[in-house]
Amino acid sequence: MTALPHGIQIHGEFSPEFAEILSPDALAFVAMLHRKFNGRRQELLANRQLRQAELDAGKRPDFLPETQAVRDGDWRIAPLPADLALRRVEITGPVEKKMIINALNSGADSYMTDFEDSNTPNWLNQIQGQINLKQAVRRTLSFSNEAGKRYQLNDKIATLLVRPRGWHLDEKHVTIDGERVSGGIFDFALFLFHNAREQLARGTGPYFYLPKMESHLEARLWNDIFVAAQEGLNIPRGTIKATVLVETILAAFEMDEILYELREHSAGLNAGRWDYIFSCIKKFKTDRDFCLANRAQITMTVPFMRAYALNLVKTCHKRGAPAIGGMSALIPIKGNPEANDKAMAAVRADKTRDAGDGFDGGWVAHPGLVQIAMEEWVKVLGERPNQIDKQRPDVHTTAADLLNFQPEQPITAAGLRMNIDVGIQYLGSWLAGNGCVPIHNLMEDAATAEISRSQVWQWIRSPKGVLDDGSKVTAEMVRALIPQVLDDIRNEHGDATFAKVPYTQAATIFEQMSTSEQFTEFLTLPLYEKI
Ligand SMILES: CC(=O)SCCNC(=O)CCNC(=O)[C@H](O)C(C)(C)COP(=O)(O)OP(=O)(O)OC[C@H]1O[C@@H](n2cnc3c(N)ncnc32)[C@H](O)[C@@H]1OP(=O)(O)O
Ligand SMILES: O=CC(=O)O
Ligand SMILES: [Mg+2]
Repeated sequence: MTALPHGIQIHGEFSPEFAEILSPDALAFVAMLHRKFNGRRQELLANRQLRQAELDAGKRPDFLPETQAVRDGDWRIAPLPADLALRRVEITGPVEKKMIINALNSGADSYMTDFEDSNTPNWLNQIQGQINLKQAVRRTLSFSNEAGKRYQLNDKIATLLVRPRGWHLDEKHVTIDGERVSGGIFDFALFLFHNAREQLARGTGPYFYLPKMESHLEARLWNDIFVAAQEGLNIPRGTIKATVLVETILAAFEMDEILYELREHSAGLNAGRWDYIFSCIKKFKTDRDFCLANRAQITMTVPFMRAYALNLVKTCHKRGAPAIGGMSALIPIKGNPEANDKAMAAVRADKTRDAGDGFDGGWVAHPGLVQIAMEEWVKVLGERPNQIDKQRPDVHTTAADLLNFQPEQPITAAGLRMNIDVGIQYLGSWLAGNGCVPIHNLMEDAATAEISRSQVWQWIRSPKGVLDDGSKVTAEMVRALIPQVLDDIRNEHGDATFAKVPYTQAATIFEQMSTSEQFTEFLTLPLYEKI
């Protein structure tokens, strides 16, 4: 085995194939970024706790007085490369071989490949994902399934964007000077190291999506990492482009500031609706006045979600930046044409609304949705690549609009049971290595599952956590439902699958997470220690 650079240790499989990704030079590059920036990451994570303590004490977020000049200033992000000007439909999905090929061939303009919400970050998935992407960039990625069906890339493929993990996650299989490396720095640095030059030679570039940030200072950290990484690889400053997911309530108060921090490297903002809802629950979970209705009622048209989406379009377009819409969780339904038609009509309505509001494109979860979404953007854009020139002077979003958390009702027994069911099924699947699954005909990933499990925690504690039949949601009620839900899951999937997927372990973790006094910051944090 080749000697590792000083201070670096690998605590996972290190096959010859893996060693190509984890080469001494690539690891030295990761280590350079880690040593320079991990201290700041830790400070920013500590800052999240301080802000949470302020919210717990009753403080409400507002637009920051100290950045008023940024909001009032007349500035725009740097010009976009041509292949980021056209993003009508973006498909997303985990970094798995077949999915990557299907997504790149799907007819979508762009494809966000995902080390984050839709991916279990086990060592195999992370490193095999990097191998797959390296081959995809070089157009050599191919695959044959068990039936002999061959998968390979078409001549025309979607523009690739990569989503590394968020600031809260570590990569425990690599330590540097005895410290776990940041998952986000690890994913970003390995991808950039192996692919940036090749992408530039092929007329595209290293493009990223940045998840779950809570402040413009977190965006500043990414920007500083980009500058150091470009210097380290001797590629021009501004080559990297990144779209930030506005998917926390605190980031919604700092959208201008986030674009400003990243203005040399920005490719706009995305309305990451699922984590956004989760963030609202997490940030206000102890507020006795806060309590959201059943998950299914929290749609993009409820007041606080509408305010967030419209303000995102307005902010982006003022700064010459693309505004990308989020994802409907509906996916094609097999074997039930009527239900499928309904689901497809709802996806279409979601895209019609976003395109009409001014979004320049939107996400889809499945190749079967690309055409529907594309039709809705083409109706609005015609031959134009985007509608960044569409300003929204009519939108005036206040802090009160962003914090207008309605509806509070209904909360029902079926809604509670569904949250428990989704929570257990998703945790089981995640532990088994699959971070994105269809559950009851909806796409479920880490963000959607976070809503389910945090609602259960909050309904138990909130005085408003009362079912429409008048009964208070309690820990005992949840504990009593869990074995019933496990039975439902066994009946739905059959004994063989039930024996293979760790649903029982998931149920124990779910019970612990939803009934313990302490709120688990992210469900992936304790789960990661178990894989
Ligand atoms: C909140 C957020 O962060 S949203 C972003 C993260 N979430 C995502 O990216 C969702 C990704 N989507 C998925 O993983 C999948 O669509 C699932 C798990 C929801 C459903 O997948 P499946 O059960 O395999 O769906 P289905 O059987 O209908 O798939 C049909 C074909 O489409 C492919 N496919 C489905 N979704 C995708 C996708 N997102 N990208 C590429 N290919 C896909 C399947 O691999 C399958 O290919 P095949 O016919 O060659 O075998
Ligand atoms: O990442 C997207 C989201 O909705 O969460
Ligand atoms: Mg998300």
